[in-house]
Amino acid sequence: MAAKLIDGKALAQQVRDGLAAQAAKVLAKTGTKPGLATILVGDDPASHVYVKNKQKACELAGIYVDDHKLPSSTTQAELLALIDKKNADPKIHGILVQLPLPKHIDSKVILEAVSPDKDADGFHPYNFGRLVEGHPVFEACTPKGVIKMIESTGVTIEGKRAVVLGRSNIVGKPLALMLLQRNATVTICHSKTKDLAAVCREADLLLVAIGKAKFVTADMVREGAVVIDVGTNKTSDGKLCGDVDFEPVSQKAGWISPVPGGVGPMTIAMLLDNTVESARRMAGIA
Ligand SMILES: Nc1nc(=O)c2c([nH]1)NC[C@@H]1CN(c3ccc(C(=O)N[C@@H](CCC(=O)O)C(=O)O)cc3)C=[N+]21
Repeated sequence: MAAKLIDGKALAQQVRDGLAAQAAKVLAKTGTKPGLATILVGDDPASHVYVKNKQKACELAGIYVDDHKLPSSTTQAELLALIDKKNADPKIHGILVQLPLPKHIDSKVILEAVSPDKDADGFHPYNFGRLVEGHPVFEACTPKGVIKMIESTGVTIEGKRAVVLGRSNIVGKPLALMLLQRNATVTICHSKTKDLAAVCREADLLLVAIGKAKFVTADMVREGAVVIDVGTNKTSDGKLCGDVDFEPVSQKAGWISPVPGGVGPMTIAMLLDNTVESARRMAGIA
C-alpha cells in the first residue's frame, strides 16, 4: 500500500497564514510588528538564499525584518557588539544568526550571546536546558517542525516507539526530547548503533536526520510507520535529496514526508512561529 504524503509545504503555508493573524494582533495591541533580526556573515551563496527565503516568509506574515549582512572579515567582537544591540532593541523579538559562521568566529560563543528571550532558533543552552527539564520556551525550529508534521497525520505520539536517526544538537537530540515530552518511547541511533536496521524496524515513528542520501531503505521500515526525512543532501547532478530512499519506502510506510517540500518549509515556518510567540509574550498577549 502506498503511504500518505506529509506535505510540509502546504502545512507550512497553513501555519504561516495563522501567524499572519497573530502578527496583526500584536501590531494592533502594541503599534509595532513582531520583529526578527537576521544576521548573515560572509558570502556563502546557499546561506544567502536561505536567509532571503526566511525574510520573504516574514514579510508575507507581517513580521518586520531587520536585515544585517556582514562581510566575512567581520571579527567576533564586532558580531558580539551587533548581537548586544539587537538584544537591547525593543523592536526585535527574535534574532537569527545564520549558520555556518566563518571559521575565525566561535559559533558557540555567538549563540550564547543571543538573549535567551530572543532566541528564535532555540539554540541557546538555556533553551536547550528548558527542553531537557520539560518546560521549553523556544524550541529549535527543525525538530519543532517535525513534531507538527507528525501531529498533522493524526497519529498519536503518546505510547509509540519513536526512533531518531542522528544525534546532532540542532535536530536529533532536541527532537528526541520533544518526543519524550509527548510520552513516546524514544531510541536515538547513531554511527555506533548495532543492528541499526532491526532498531528502525521497531519504529512506529521513524525520524531520520543523519545526512546520508537514501540511507533508509524499505527493509528498515515497519509496515505503516510514520517516516519523516530531515535530510538535505545534494546528488551529483545538484538535486536536493533526503536521507530516505523515497520510492520503495513509500510503498511500505503509512505516512512519509518528501524532500524537498517536507521539513525544510516547516523549519522556516517555525522560525516565524517562534518570533511571533516571542512578540506575544513580550506584549502580554495570551
Ligand atoms: N541559525 C540557523 N538556523 C537555521 O534554521 C538554519 C541555519 N542557521 N543554517 C542553515 C540551515 C538550513 N536550513 C534550511 C531551511 C529551509 C530549507 C528549505 O525550505 N528547503 C526547501 C528547498 C530548498 C531548495 O530547493 O534548495 C525544501 O526542503 O523544500 C532548507 C534548509 C535552515 N538552517
